[in-house]
Amino acid sequence: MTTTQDPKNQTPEQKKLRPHDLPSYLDPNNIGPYEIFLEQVDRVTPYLGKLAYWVETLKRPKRILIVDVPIHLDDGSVAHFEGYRVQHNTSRGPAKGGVRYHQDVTLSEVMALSAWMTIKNAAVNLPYGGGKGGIRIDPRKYSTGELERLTRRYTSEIGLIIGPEKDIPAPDVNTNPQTMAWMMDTYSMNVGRTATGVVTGKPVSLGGSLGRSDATGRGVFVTGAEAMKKLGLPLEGARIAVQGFGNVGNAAARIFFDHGAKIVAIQDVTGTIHSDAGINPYQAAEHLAQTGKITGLPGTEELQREEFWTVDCDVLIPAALEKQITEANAGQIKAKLIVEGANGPTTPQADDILRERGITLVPDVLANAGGVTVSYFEWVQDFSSFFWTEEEINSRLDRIMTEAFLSLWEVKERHDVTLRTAAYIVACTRVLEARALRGLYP
Ligand SMILES: NC(=O)C1=CN([C@@H]2O[C@H](COP(=O)(O)OP(=O)(O)OC[C@H]3O[C@@H](n4cnc5c(N)ncnc54)[C@H](OP(=O)(O)O)[C@@H]3O)[C@@H](O)[C@H]2O)C=CC1
Ligand SMILES: O=C(O)CCC(=O)C(=O)O
Repeated sequence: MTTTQDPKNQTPEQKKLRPHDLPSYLDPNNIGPYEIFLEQVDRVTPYLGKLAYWVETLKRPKRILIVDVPIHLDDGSVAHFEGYRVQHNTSRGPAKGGVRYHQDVTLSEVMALSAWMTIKNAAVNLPYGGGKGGIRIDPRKYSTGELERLTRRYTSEIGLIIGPEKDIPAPDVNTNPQTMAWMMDTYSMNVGRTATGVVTGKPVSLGGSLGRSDATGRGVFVTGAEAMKKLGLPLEGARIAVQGFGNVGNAAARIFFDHGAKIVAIQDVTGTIHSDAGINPYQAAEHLAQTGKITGLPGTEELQREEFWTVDCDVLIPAALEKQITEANAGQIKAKLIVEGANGPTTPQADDILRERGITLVPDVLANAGGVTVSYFEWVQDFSSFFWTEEEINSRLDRIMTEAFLSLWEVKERHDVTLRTAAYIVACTRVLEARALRGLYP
């Protein structure tokens, strides 16, 4: 148990204490990605005024479900996988956030990802709390049939806590519109009605939204381009390096390229390619689809993995996984601007180095919020059964992302903090105001 009191009334002894006792289910010697989130909350607490009284509520997820997901493999044997759904906070609305399939998924990672969703949804003022799910599996090793059985069993197991008004999953790493179609179908069969609004990121023919597939990359572009204006960096000819060439990295690279920027490096799991003359991301995607790897694209040279961070570029877009920009490489980055397509790619220590070096960073909770913003549009469209044109979706998305960027930039300037701390100030204030108004009793 932990108790909180107004920080102003704390004794010097109390102030010295670590402000959060860890939940017992996390190993204090190896907390994992959730530690990054806890540190980010500690950094914002001094800016929360009286609302700091409620800050412990951000440090503890509201609800955690760990499920066993057994499936029949194609060879007739049975395999068991570990699945999670974490609802970090629901003070401002239903939980919302993606589902990740990856061999390195852990409870700590899903807790961190769900917490970042709370901050992201509040930072762009969507009427949601934060949630996230994951299954510890390397999906590349399993057939489509096995992945369908896995998804359906997982959906049934977490069916206890998801629903269009409770918690709405969506795609994340290694999940896609087909995964969402299976989730929607399984949930619908279990509740006895077609419930399109239970997940977003569905195929357009099943209640999905136009514009969702490129929305995260588009938001990375919109916020990145706004930051470039602030820094006086011209878009035309700007040199961009992208880590991760999946849903987010690919779309961001294409949209920057379409606006005259030059993609000088791309890295994915299979390797790193570089070209001073510029890489055509459409050709890179075609090459990846044909050969299964990014390397070997004509006109590019292959770099060692770590060399990616030292590439001469104006804008760096990490769009893969957490903890990529660390103390080890933050000092070598040449970019003037980093736009976080991925969730949690930069450690707090690397944040400090980048700030000292004068490198501007558009944080994940703002930069990659385009995806959940169009997910919100999809959910609204499903509820009203009235679907918008792609132009309407893109123009509403651009407006929300631009306004969020400009208002957070103003907070950053006013408090002389990083854009990440500015986003946390605004988001935590919104979440804790809701918490304080609702009180503790149901
Ligand atoms: N999809 C969405 O709408 C949103 C996603 N995000 C975040 O964006 C990030 C990427 O997600 P998304 O694009 O959907 O996922 P995808 O599965 O579509 O793509 C992930 C990409 O990252 C690459 N990758 C994985 N590990 C590494 C690594 N260690 N080094 C270099 N590249 C790596 C993968 O390479 P390979 O293909 O070779 O495995 C792939 O290109 C995640 O952090 C996710 O949480 C954030 C907001 C919304
Ligand atoms: O579209 C959504 O609901 C969530 C996407 C997501 O998982 C994220 O923003 O990290």
